[in-house]
Amino acid sequence: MPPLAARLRAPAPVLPVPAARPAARLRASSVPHGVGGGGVRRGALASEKPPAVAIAEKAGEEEAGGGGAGDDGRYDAIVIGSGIGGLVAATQLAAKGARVLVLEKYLIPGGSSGYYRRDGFTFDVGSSVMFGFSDKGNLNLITQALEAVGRKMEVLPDPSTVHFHLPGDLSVLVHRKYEDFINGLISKFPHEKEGILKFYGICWQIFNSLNSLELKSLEEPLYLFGQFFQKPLECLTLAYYLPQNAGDIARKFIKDQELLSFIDAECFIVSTVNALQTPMINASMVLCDRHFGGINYPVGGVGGIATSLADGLVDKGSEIRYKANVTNVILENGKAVGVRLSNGKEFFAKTVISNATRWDTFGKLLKDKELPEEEKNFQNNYVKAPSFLSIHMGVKASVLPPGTDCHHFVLEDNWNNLEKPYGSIFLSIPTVLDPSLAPDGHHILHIFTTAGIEDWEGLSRKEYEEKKEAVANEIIRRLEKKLFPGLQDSIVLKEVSSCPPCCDSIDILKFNGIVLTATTSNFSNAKHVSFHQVGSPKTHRRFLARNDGTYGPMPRGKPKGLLAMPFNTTSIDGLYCVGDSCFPGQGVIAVAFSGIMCAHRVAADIGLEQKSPVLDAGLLGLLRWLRTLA
Ligand SMILES: NC(=O)c1ccc[n+]([C@@H]2O[C@H](COP(=O)([O-])OP(=O)(O)OC[C@H]3O[C@@H](n4cnc5c(N)ncnc54)[C@H](O)[C@@H]3O)[C@@H](O)[C@H]2O)c1
Ligand SMILES: CC(C)=CCC/C(C)=C/C=C/C(C)=C/C=C/C(C)=C/C=C/C=C(C)/C=C/C=C(C)/C=C/C=C(\C)CCC=C(C)C
Repeated sequence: MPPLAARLRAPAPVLPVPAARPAARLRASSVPHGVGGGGVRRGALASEKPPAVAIAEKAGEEEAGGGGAGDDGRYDAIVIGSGIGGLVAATQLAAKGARVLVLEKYLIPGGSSGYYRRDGFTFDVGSSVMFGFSDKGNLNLITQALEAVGRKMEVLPDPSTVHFHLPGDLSVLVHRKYEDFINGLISKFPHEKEGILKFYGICWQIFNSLNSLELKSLEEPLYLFGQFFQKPLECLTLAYYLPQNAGDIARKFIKDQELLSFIDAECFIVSTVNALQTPMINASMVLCDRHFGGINYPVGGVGGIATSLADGLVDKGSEIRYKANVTNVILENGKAVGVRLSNGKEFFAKTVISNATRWDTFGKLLKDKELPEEEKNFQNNYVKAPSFLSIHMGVKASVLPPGTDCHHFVLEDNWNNLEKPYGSIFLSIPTVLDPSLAPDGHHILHIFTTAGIEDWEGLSRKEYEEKKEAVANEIIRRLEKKLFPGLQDSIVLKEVSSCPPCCDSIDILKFNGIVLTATTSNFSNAKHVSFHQVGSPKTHRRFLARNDGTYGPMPRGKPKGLLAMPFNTTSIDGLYCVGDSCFPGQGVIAVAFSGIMCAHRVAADIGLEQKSPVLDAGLLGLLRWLRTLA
């Protein structure tokens, strides 16, 4: 491995703008001064710190950073994809002494937790609501993952998690302090005081049980039995609630339909389904961690988490390569032994970990192999959740009233629209917490709403562009009506341009004083870059390499809690999955847990952790059987 100092750093991913579009840049003269900005020191991203990218082997080939394979030319593990799930698995393994190679299709790490910058704005690609990022307890998995590779990020405590704006003018602010939240909720539903306390009380019971455990692989019997021995009550509590859903438990104590709908909305924002379909353990995790550790935003933006993990991985002697599009998992006598890239290059390892979704892993990377029974079972139980339509904007700070909260969830008139495409609106304004993400006098608005890919297929370029524009305008209009009068008026100029011939979906929307998101338009060779103000499900499919742009798996019907959710091992020897199509599902902290579990199981299998083959066979068989009951 070359000495650290000698490694080249990739350019910071401020994506270049094609020369033909200078007008789209935000001109300094159009930026008012004096509002926002300046108060917080710039964090990992804003300080121009690039991700751990090094040596570009040859122009047009993947870029690499970090160490190398063992003497036999093999790595201990190859990780396909550098989403938070993949990076946590990789860094945990590297911290245990494994030689890991991460192969990422895109230019920077992070997947849906990535970022991009444009003219002084730093945009989070996905959610800005960060669980698991506190300095206490056992569930601060993001903090722990960074610590494992010697990284720590400065965070800004969010005084609230989300402000709900719901039908019937029901407005609920989820304060950081539990008492403030619960008293506020009780004041809206005084007749349900007892039920509210009981439901959220059970959430705490589950959360406290989770928080008392050392979290490692539930597929590793020595650890699991050890935890049962040390914390029998807590483990039994978790085992009891594992097959249950939040909506059923809420209904035991609560009768008020509007309150039950509120609990649906509480679950929907983290699971994209209602409470009856949301596993109780997952609901408890998020409904309590937001008060226990609180929601904390990393200074400089969410993208700093992935870049810090990638840097830490390289420091531990492992390697990450970008623009490395894995097209096949190589099998030898039924065992996964390596991967092949789109450029034909092959890499070999003792184990292969896929951070692509299970649909992509088994449908694309192993396309010649018949779908294993276990995966059929998964696909019978889970479908792809819809994708998102997302809008990133920079706005004049004066558009927001003073004291505006950071995160909002808007469902205007009708509870029945909760789960419908475009029915509800998610809004994050991370500059409320970290003004360094935007030029002085500006805020970032990241708006998103659920949208299915089917709605966006089969359109001509013109129809597609018009549809994106129309849908975005309508969402902005709804937000203007509900929250921010004048939002639409601040958009004084809008232009839509067509894209270079190599791109299939490129719009430039130019707003005067507002603005702009940028995305590479051809990320496999990164030749062209353009503005994308609106990301459709097709955009997410393309740039996040997620089947149909899905947000993650969601239960086909009413699940038995988490019982059917597969862990990390697969029916293919040597192949593991990590990320949101593994236990416990969607969410940055959830995929971080999946990464921790995966690394533990892989470490045991390659001899870096204790293992018992006899107990392994028993437990893995039992878990497989349990999944078939779901
Ligand atoms: N939309 C949001 O609001 C948002 C934002 C941030 C995070 N999240 C959460 O993050 C979760 C996803 O995290 P994750 O870790 O499972 O995955 P991810 O989708 O974030 O990352 C997967 C990574 O794998 C790469 N990849 C996929 N196929 C590849 C291939 N064949 N070759 C090389 N690279 C490949 C992708 O480019 C991507 O970087 C979601 O469930 C979601 O809850 C959501
Ligand atoms: C083995 C067996 C079978 C049994 C035994 C028993 C036991 C011991 C058990 C145990 C268990 C455990 C440990 C578990 C764990 C779990 C966990 C950790 C979980 C977690 C979860 C999490 C989650 C789900 C999360 C999620 C989140 C999310 C999704 C978020 C999102 C966000 C967003 C979207 C934002 C919103 C925004 C606005 C509103 C603006």
